[in-house]
Amino acid sequence: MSNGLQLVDVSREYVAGIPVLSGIDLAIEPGELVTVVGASGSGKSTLLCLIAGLARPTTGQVLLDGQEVLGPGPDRGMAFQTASLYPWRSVARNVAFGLEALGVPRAERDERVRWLLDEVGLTAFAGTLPGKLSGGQQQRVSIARALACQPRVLLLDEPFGALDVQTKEDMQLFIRQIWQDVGTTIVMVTHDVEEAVFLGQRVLVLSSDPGRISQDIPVDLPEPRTLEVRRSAEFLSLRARVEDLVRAEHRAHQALKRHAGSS
Ligand SMILES: Nc1ncnc2c1ncn2[C@@H]1O[C@H](COP(=O)(O)OP(=O)(O)OP(=O)(O)O)[C@@H](O)[C@H]1O
Repeated sequence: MSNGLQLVDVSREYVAGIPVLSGIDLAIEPGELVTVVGASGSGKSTLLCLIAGLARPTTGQVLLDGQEVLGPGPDRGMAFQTASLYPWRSVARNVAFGLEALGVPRAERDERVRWLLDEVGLTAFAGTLPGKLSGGQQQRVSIARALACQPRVLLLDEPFGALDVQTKEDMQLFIRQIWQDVGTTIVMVTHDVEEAVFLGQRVLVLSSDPGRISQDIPVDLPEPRTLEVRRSAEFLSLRARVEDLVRAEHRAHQALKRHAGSS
């Protein structure tokens, strides 16, 4: 039985006969940090939903540690662009939500919430309601909540898309720190190629119509990833390469749409 995440010849249709994703074969080792980029509509969120078990593949299989994914489960945590916190629950009780649902004893729950709030730098806000937090702080709570049940995989769908540039940069460093401390596998979708190359150990580029993995690019940049790494010639060249690939996929997609519209 192989460990990690595997997608075997996965396709997904929302409308019969029109695949959004097709022929996806992917293996992610435990503890890897993989980022996913691609043109809008290429199926990035659909890919995450299939791994999360929020949608089932039309054909093929998603496997986690050799077990087929048949629905959502505590072994996969997810955070989205909008933090989607429970506004009536304090920060600590938002983080505790999944643990309560699993019936984790109070003492263990409190201990884990304490550790997570410390990890995300929000100990002082444990009793605060989410509405009183900044966007970046809300995202930290959302990620802490997703990590509370100690998932084997953390799925992030454009988690920093709505944040200002400076907060986004802080959050990128934060994700790298979390990943090093917790050691979980991370699969993160982003529109931002710079972010994908800075964070990922591998960058997957999706093509469109149907979405396929057109490139699987190892990111061989020095660790730890610091802001200096971001200014290195190596980084800039890799970023340009991935940008060109995404641009080419986007143009091909637009040309296909024009062709379909004119025929
Ligand atoms: N629930 C759904 N029902 C029908 N079609 C859907 C559904 N979810 C997504 N789609 C379609 O599937 C395609 C891929 O959508 P998806 O959101 O996975 O792409 P994406 O790459 O994440 O896009 P974006 O970058 O714009 O967020 C799109 O054409 C979208 O309209």
